[in-house]
Amino acid sequence: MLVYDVQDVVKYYPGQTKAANEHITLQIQEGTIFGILGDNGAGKSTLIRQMVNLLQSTSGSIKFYGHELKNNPQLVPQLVGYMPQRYEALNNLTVDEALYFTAHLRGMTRNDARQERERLLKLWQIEDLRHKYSSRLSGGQQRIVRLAVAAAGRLPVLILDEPTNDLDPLRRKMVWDILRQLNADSGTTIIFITHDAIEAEKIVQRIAILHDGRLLVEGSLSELKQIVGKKMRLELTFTPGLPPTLPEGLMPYEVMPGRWLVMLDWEQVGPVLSALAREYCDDVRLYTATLEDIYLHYVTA
Ligand SMILES: Nc1ncnc2c1ncn2[C@@H]1O[C@H](COP(=O)(O)OP(=O)(O)OP(=O)(O)O)[C@@H](O)[C@H]1O
Repeated sequence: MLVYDVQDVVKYYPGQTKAANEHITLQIQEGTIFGILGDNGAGKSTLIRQMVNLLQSTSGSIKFYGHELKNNPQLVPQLVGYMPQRYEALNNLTVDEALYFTAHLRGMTRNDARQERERLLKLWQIEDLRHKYSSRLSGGQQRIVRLAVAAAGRLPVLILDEPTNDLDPLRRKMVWDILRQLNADSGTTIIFITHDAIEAEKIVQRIAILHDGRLLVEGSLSELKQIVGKKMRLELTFTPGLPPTLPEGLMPYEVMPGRWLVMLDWEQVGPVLSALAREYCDDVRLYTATLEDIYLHYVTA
């Protein structure tokens, strides 16, 4: 079943002559983990806000479970747990209250809502924060609480605007693990925005890449990898200051001092490795193309 059917959507903010996004057409099937990638200002949050009916599109249509969203404003609150970038509404509630009231308002009985609160506190590892006001939490703690609130009441769709921003590596892993599990156990449709292509790759099933308000490509991870071809990603760590010795025509990209990245066709791998000055080469890693490579391929093309 289709959860979202977005057709030719355009958004101009009032007074703006440039569209924040234009001619966006995409479909999201039920049970999918769908990642929206794009650089700053690409139009990701605008699109998400249109999809949760917080912004009216200038033109185009968004159908949600087959119903025109703008004519059925009750659907999103009933079916979508949405986590915006910022959310001041929780500031005057303790974590306990935020979880309990959200679950209760989403239709759980008082008793079920209490159990849901306990389950979420444990699952998201925030039991020690339960009596604190959201406004008194660190940025990362607030994000975890907002994620738990979005998931309260077990709605069938989760829409998350940058779920792992501000989080340390352990908590980022926890978030992706919980989301993957939620999708596997309950078939929850999960739609999220991220800048982090490397992490998104661990969980995402389908991807849309936005740039400058336009949808550059949409597809499954394997479809997009095929478009980048059978390219291999070679990462080299060299003594800083010494660029790697590569056959002519290859342009390595210095990711950070001493760390180089070069995309190769399969047949080039052998000659390139043989030509390397081994005495200056501290590390060599060879991968198939990653989601980050796909992203860079589209956004820098
Ligand atoms: N309220 C607004 N009024 C006018 N222009 C806006 C408004 N909100 C966003 N924009 C513009 O619309 C474009 C898309 O913004 P949007 O926030 O959707 O991008 P984004 O991809 O989510 O960016 P980021 O990754 O930086 O959060 C940008 O050019 C932005 O300046």
